[in-house]
Amino acid sequence: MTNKIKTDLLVIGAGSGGLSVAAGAAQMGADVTLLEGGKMGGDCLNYGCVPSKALIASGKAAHAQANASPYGVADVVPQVDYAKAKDHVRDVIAQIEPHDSQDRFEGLGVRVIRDYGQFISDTEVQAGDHVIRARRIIIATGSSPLVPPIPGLKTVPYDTNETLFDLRDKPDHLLVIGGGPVGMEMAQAHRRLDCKVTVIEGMKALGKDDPETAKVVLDALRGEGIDIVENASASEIRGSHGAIEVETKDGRVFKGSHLLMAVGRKPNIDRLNLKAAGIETTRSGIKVDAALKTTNRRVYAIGDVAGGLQFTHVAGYHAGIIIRSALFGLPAKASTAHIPWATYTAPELAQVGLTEAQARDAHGDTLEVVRFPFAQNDRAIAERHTAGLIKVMVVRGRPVGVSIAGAQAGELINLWALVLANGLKMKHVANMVAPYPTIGEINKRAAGAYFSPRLFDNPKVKTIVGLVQRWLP
Ligand SMILES: Cc1cc2nc3c(=O)[nH]c(=O)nc-3n(C[C@H](O)[C@H](O)[C@H](O)COP(=O)(O)OP(=O)(O)OC[C@H]3O[C@@H](n4cnc5c(N)ncnc54)[C@H](O)[C@@H]3O)c2cc1C
Ligand SMILES: NC(=O)c1ccc[n+]([C@@H]2O[C@H](COP(=O)([O-])OP(=O)(O)OC[C@H]3O[C@@H](n4cnc5c(N)ncnc54)[C@H](O)[C@@H]3O)[C@@H](O)[C@H]2O)c1
Repeated sequence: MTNKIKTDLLVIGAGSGGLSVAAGAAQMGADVTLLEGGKMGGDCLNYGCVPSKALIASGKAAHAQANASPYGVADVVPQVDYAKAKDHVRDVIAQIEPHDSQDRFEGLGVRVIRDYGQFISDTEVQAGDHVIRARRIIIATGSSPLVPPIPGLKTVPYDTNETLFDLRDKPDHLLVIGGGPVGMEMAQAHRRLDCKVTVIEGMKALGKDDPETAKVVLDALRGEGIDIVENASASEIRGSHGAIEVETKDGRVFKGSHLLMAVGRKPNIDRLNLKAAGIETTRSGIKVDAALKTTNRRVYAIGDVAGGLQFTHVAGYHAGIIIRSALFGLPAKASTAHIPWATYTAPELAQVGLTEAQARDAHGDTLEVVRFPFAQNDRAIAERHTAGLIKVMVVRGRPVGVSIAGAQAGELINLWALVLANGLKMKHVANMVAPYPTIGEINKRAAGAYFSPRLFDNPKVKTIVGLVQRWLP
């Protein structure tokens, strides 16, 4: 028998975006229904951010043991237990899981239905035996690993981010197809956990980032023994468990024991029957306007399925935008100019706003680029993390983009995310007093690098100082 439900807000998908909408809307008094066909918490908790950062932490622990001698502590060969590293990953997920759980959301007053939803009309969604009619519907169904039709791929065993964290036998030699953030983070974690690793990248590894800062990371990863092959598009795959071969378009063949596919994402739209609701799609996901509304004015799409930047914090940001609009009827537009991202390799790679090339295109000769190297930061020297730099793209005193490669780049970018989000200027960063010795001083030194030539190489300043000194008692 069909169970008919009427609700203010129907959220489809209980991942980063959907959970943020559901929690916010329920706590503000809306009647909220939440559908989840898979695991509560979505990709980020179960197959993405959380397990990847946990495995990176295992790699970091092993790397520290193997590289302690520069600090006066003997190097040891780390005894890596790959299965136990995966236990650590499970345990980290388990610690975070309650926050995203059905229990917690029911406690907040959300009606949680554990089934996949599909549109049956422009205002109704069916999930199992339930037919839900909603005033507003939010599609937050995320994305899945893209598995391209490379000849032979179907015949060999391979992993994606959805299976990798369940793998318990340590790969002897991991082949990674795709040198984006998934590929590079997992390549380094595995290398540090004593696997041979080859990354096969069709174009440029870390190609969405600034090439100068990306190079710092790629050099470091190569220095750790990861073979990163660029301009090498995988065109054929063959072999069997433990003996896999990837052939690239130029005829090179790479051999390994395991294969990780990390060539991007596809939006989760197949199950939704979008046509029934008049919702259009593009190549990258559901078509949305600046307010994240789909072509059905009662339906929004947020997070990965909306086809823009694919990050947990973007899904959370989208949630805030549509809560304003769906609950309060206030105008709200999503923007990308102030959205940061970070890749958690060591050194880390972070970006907010425009890269140098984008800023040059947008601002031409008015652009000034200031740089400051980690090698001149005392804390970085003390900790022997001197590889890296910060670049700030400045137009008439206002930063329009920041690229950082180096230790804690993901933390350092926070300040610039604040600066860009609020239209602050370089003088505001220069006014800040940063505690010594912190890596964060790099941010202030970048502002210093902007003002130094104006102050120190400026004949006017010299004349004024000369005059004032003559008059001072
Ligand atoms: C390996 C990896 C590492 C990552 N690391 C980071 C990181 O460090 N930082 C970062 O910001 N981002 C990271 N990301 C990206 C991040 O995971 C995603 O951007 C984020 O999870 C997107 O949130 P979402 O709400 O759009 O989708 P999801 O979190 O994927 O949630 C969508 C949910 O919808 C459910 N669903 C799908 N279809 C239906 C349906 N028809 N009915 C009901 N439910 C449905 C799914 O089961 C899923 O639970 C990483 C991604 C990967 C793959
Ligand atoms: N730290 C983070 O925030 C983090 C970490 C992981 C993932 N993510 C998110 O997940 C998204 C997906 O990551 P991803 O790394 O899977 O995708 P991606 O699109 O960023 O990178 C995929 C790479 O695969 C390459 N490629 C495609 N087909 C190929 C082929 N046949 N042979 C060789 N190379 C090929 C592409 O040139 C590209 O460089 C990211 O864009 C990001 O939004 C974020």
